[in-house]
Order: sequence, then structure tokens, then C-alpha cells
Amino acid sequence: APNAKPTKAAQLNNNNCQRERFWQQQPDQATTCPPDILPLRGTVYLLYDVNISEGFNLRRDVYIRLAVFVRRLQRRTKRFRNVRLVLPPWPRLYHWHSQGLAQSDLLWRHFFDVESLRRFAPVLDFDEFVTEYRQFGMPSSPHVHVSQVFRLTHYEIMLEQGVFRDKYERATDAPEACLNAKSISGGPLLQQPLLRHARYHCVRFQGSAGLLERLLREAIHEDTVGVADAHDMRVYAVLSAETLLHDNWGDEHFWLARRSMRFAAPLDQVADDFRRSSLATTTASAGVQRPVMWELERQKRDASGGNYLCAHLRRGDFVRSRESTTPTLKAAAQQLKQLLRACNMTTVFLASDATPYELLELKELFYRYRFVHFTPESSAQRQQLKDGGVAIVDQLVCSYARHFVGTYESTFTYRIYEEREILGFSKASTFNTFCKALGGNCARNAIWPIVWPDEDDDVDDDKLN
Ligand SMILES: C[C@@H]1O[C@H](OP(=O)(O)OP(=O)(O)OC[C@H]2O[C@@H](n3cnc4c(=O)[nH]c(N)nc43)[C@H](O)[C@@H]2O)[C@@H](O)[C@H](O)[C@@H]1O
Repeated sequence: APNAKPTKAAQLNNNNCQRERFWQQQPDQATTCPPDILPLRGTVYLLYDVNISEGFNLRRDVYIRLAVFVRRLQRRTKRFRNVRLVLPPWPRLYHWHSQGLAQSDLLWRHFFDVESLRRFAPVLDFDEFVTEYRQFGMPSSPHVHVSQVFRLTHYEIMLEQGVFRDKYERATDAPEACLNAKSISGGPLLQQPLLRHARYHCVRFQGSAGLLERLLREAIHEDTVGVADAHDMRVYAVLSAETLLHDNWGDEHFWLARRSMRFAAPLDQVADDFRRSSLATTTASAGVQRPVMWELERQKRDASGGNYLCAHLRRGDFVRSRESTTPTLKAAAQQLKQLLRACNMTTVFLASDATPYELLELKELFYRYRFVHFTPESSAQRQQLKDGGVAIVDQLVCSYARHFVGTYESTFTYRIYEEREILGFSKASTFNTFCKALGGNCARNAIWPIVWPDEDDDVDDDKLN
């Protein structure tokens, strides 16, 4: 009968079919799914979290470690064909000082273009994961059940007879802070009260993300011994994921993942508008490449940039904890003026976490120049961007500058270097570092240039086994 309620099985099958189409990115192919479509069985959801004290830009790097790992896992091994990396909601970070903004539990799509991430690796924003879990797993359960949680911690001694070996072990004799699940973050797993976990392990871990494959296989094996449907859905979580190293730092896979990290369109728009109105710069006039999709980017080194110098001057905790390498405001201004003269420019854009008082002081030091700084134009815009979004706008404005200088050992600066590498600037205009004092012989940041895939290389040549 046409109005009969679909059976539970048919409903589930249809759900599975819709999910399959979602992942194949063919949403419009058919209005109804064939009834005999195979459900997406054996999905493994990998949740992860990063130590609460880590900042935004290190977290971006940890994402790349996991995205490269999960993409490779999915492409290479049948068991993990349906692996999904779940993006951890952003907790309120230590550096997000502004009051009166809703700054905890932010989804990744607030900052990043998740569809773009998804074209590199199978990732889900947290709410998408919960929806999938409910639809295809346990529709009636109020909680999401994580089978096993692995909290990573370092070995006390890293070298064995002078050799660094990749290894891990479940630790029963680790410090209390690791062993005690309750002390993870002083709250629920990933700060998400709806997550419930069964087994919790403290794991000494040393090595790259690739080593997680063995850990996951062991966990799946333990969970499926004697279970009727060994290919049921599974959820695992890795905590303190910053412990993982890159499988191969700076190779073409790293850079594909990095290029797929496009910012959310509304943030891009704010940066675009600001560059146009305050710095008379557009994508075209800066001669940078920004095709709609990152897959269309090509090797390039001739971007000219807008007619301004950008400085990322890290203050805040750096002033105290990195006193020996962080310049005073006066020393920073001296170095910038020297650069302005050398580049024959009169405008400086400053990205900084400086206090309003420090900004005023800096502005005075540039009285003969044009000193530009981004602040949201209204309280509504501040509410929309939040502290994390304002920082991204700063990074985007610096990425389009003719010349850039950043702060020693700041991951915020490193992400700007990377963005400029993708946009096509010369290395000389990008990899520059403030010294403690003008004319000093100082340590500089490392230069890690972009690696483009060979035109003939198939970077997706991983084989299923
Ligand atoms: C050594 C480590 O350095 C790490 O900092 P570092 O790598 O610079 O970079 P991040 O880890 O991103 O942390 C710095 C945070 O401070 C704010 N911030 C820094 N510079 C700017 C800027 O130019 N504009 C705006 N709007 N905001 C800025 C922003 O919230 C950013 O995420 C710290 O996270 C760690 O706690 C530790 O101190």
C-alpha cells in the first residue's frame, strides 16, 4: 500500500544508502535508493582530542597528522574502508580572552571549510557524527558509546641505546594524571557530556600517527572476539593526540592536507573586504592564486602581494616565557621601519595579540607611516568572528602582503608561512623572523618550503589490501 509505514529494516537500508551517497558525494544521483544496496558496514569512527593547554595553530598541525593517517588507512586497507575522523569541538582556548562571546564547543565549520577538508580525508564535524551515529547506530540511546579510549603519554626515556624507535605500550604504572580517566580534562570526554566510554587505557606512545593502525586493529580485535556481527560500527577515541608525530613531515601528503584546510567562507569574506577597503588589495591585484577548489592550485612563485608589509608580532605569554627572543615594542618597530625603507613601502599591517595599550604605543612609534590593524567593525561582527575568527582574518591579511615578518617559534607565524607558500610568494618575502634587537645576529625560524605533487605522480596510488 502506498501509504504504509516503511518497515524498520527498509528505513535502515534507506538510511545506509543515503549515507553511502553522502560519502560518495553524489547526493543528486537518484531520488530513491535501490532496496538491495549494501549498508556501509564496519564503520570505524576515530575521535581525538588535544591537551587543553595547546593553542589553535598547533591543533591545526595535529589535525594534519591525523588526516594524512586516516586518508591513507582508508585507501590502503579494506578493514578501514569506512573509517571516519571526527573533528573535536573547539573548547574555549587559553588565548581566547574576550568576554561575552560564546567561545566554547565551536564546530570546525565555524573556522574551516569542512567540505574542502572532506575532499582530502573522510572527516565529520562533531554534530554530523552524532547524527550519523543516531541514524545508523543506536537511534534510541541518549548517549554515544565509545568502545575504548586511549590517552597517549610520552615515554620517560625516548632513546634506546641512542636509537629512537617507534613503539607503544599500555601503561599500568604511568603517572596518576594519565591513569585516572577522571583527570583527563576535569570533565567529560572531549568536554561532550553525551559521550560515554567503556574501557580507558593510558598508553605510552612514541612515533608517528601511522602506528595508530596497530593500536586500532588490536582494539577492534578485542571488541569483536565472540561478537556475532564483527563488522558492526565502532567508536574509538585518542586523547593527547599532539603526542603523535607526522608520518612524513612536509611531504606532498602533508601539503595536500594543508592545502585542503581552507578557511570558512564568511571569514574569507571578512578578510577580503578588509584588504580591499583598508589596504587597496584584491586577489587579482596581489597576483596570488586562489582557485575555488584547492585541487586546482598549481606550483607558482610569482605572487606580488598588496602594497603593504605585514608583521606578526606575538606578545602575550611570549613576552614572559620567551623573553630572550621576543623583541620589545621599540625594537620591533625599529626592525619594521628598516624593512619598510628597504621595500620602499609606507604601510604596515600589524597582526598581534598585543594589549590595546601596547597597540597604542606601537602606533605612536609609526607616526610617519600608515599603521593598520584589524578590529571587528561592530559588536555583531565580533560575535560572529569570535577571538579565533579575528586571528584567522589577521592571518589571511598577512598572507597577501608583499613582505612578511613573523615571530620566532610561533605556530601562528608558521601557518602564515604555509599559506603564503600555497598562494605563490617567493621564499625571500615570506620566511622572515623578528630578532630580539635590530642588527642582532639572531636565530631564525626554519624554512619548510611547499612540496607540490609531481604532475605525473598519482598521490592516491595506495592500494587496498
Ligand atoms: C610556545 C607556545 O606558543 C603557542 O603560541 P603560538 O605558537 O604563537 O600560536 P597559537 O598556538 O595559535 O596561540 C596563540 C594564540 O594567541 C592569539 N594570537 C596570537 N597572535 C595573534 C595575532 O596576531 N592576532 C590575533 N588576533 N590573535 C593572535 C590567537 O588566539 C592564537 O591562536 C601557545 O599556544 C602555547 O601556549 C605556547 O605558549
